[in-house]
Amino acid sequence: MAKVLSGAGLRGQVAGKTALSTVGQSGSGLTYRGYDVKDLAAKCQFEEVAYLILKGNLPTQKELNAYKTKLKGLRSLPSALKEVLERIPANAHPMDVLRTGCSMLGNLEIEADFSQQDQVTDRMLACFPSIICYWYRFSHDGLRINVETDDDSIGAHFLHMLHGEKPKELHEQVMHVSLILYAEHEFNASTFAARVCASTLSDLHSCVTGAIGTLRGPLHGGANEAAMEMIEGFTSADHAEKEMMGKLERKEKIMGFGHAIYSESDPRNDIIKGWSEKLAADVGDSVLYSASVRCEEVMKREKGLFCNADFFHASAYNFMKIPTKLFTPIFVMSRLTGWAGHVMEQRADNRIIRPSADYTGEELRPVVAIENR
Ligand SMILES: CC(=O)SCCNC(=O)CCNC(=O)[C@H](O)C(C)(C)COP(=O)(O)OP(=O)(O)OC[C@H]1O[C@@H](n2cnc3c(N)ncnc32)[C@H](O)[C@@H]1OP(=O)(O)O
Ligand SMILES: O=C([O-])CC(=O)C(=O)O
Repeated sequence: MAKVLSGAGLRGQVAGKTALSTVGQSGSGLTYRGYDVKDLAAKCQFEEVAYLILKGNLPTQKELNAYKTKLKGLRSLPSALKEVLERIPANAHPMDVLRTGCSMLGNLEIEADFSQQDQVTDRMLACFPSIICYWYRFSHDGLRINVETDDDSIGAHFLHMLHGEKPKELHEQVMHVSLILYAEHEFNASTFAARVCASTLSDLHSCVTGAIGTLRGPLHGGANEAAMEMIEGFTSADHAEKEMMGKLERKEKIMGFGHAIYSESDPRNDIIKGWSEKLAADVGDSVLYSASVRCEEVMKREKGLFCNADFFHASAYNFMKIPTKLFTPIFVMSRLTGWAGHVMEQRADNRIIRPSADYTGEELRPVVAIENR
């Protein structure tokens, strides 16, 4: 059953067309260009899905190899960008670092015209992990890392730079799945922000910079970090239940639950939950995963609410020793494909996005001279 969509927040209003994805059409489904996300997450690497979103079809092996080779060659950072990153303090939020990094890249490698949009997108896809990790390792460990690794995938490149060693196969596999699940989601807030920016015929870096800022909030991408901050305080499943009941009594919002469009479940949850369980077994966890499962049960029982994509991402990333504040930047590394795909769609059939507002202010009144106010 589809969710009843009406009310504030433009809910239920059709604001444009897309051939990129469908969300919640049967109450819980998600497709990218006609493929079920479950199918894609089970059978594909992230780079295949990025190719699908950006170019319209799944690549052949030869096309995938060429695409990966191209992306590998675009991992470096200009020295002016490194200098900027080195000036950002360790206590900055990595989403702000990425927003600045993207914006600075747009100054150094300008999208001069729309014919460059594919190249600009590939460059961002390849070097965003470098931006995050270069800043993180410099500000936290005092290291100027090499960002041009020979890792086969974007996920492995990221984990290698973050931890200073090549990731194990299981972790690379989880990164493929995670990046696939986060890649695209129709007219969510950050994508819509990107499309609004694109509709003014602005450049791709500006569209993505605005989208990063929009994804950052805890009601959107920031929920994976907020969920982690909550669950890391739980010492057992029973403790999680007690704390959750208290939060619900105090009418607190629980991050990582609920969705603007899905009514029954978020199809991405089962998939990442399964991988979180595997990772829990791999690291010998006996608390975080079971506490997370209890949170899910309590929310279903008490509020009829289900986990969205963000909730089990928290424990999964934690098991891979990814610092919590890097969770949402990983979302960016992936959603970049959706944002860019939407910017390209908007440009191909554009009219400036400019809705109207119901006026609720004062009636017309004269300006009183300043000495008489
Ligand atoms: C990848 C992503 O961006 S997924 C979303 C990530 N965001 C979060 O996890 C943040 C927590 N969740 C939320 O804030 C909301 O569920 C949103 C922002 C995702 C969707 O918002 P809406 O579409 O306005 O929610 P919806 O209309 O379904 O809310 C229905 C009721 O459930 C409540 N509710 C919804 N989600 C939650 C939650 N996580 N915790 C507690 N109550 C909730 C709402 O407050 C509302 O109650 P009300 O009618 O008394 O005001
Ligand atoms: O669609 C939404 O509103 C939020 C979401 O799940 C996403 O962007 O992945």
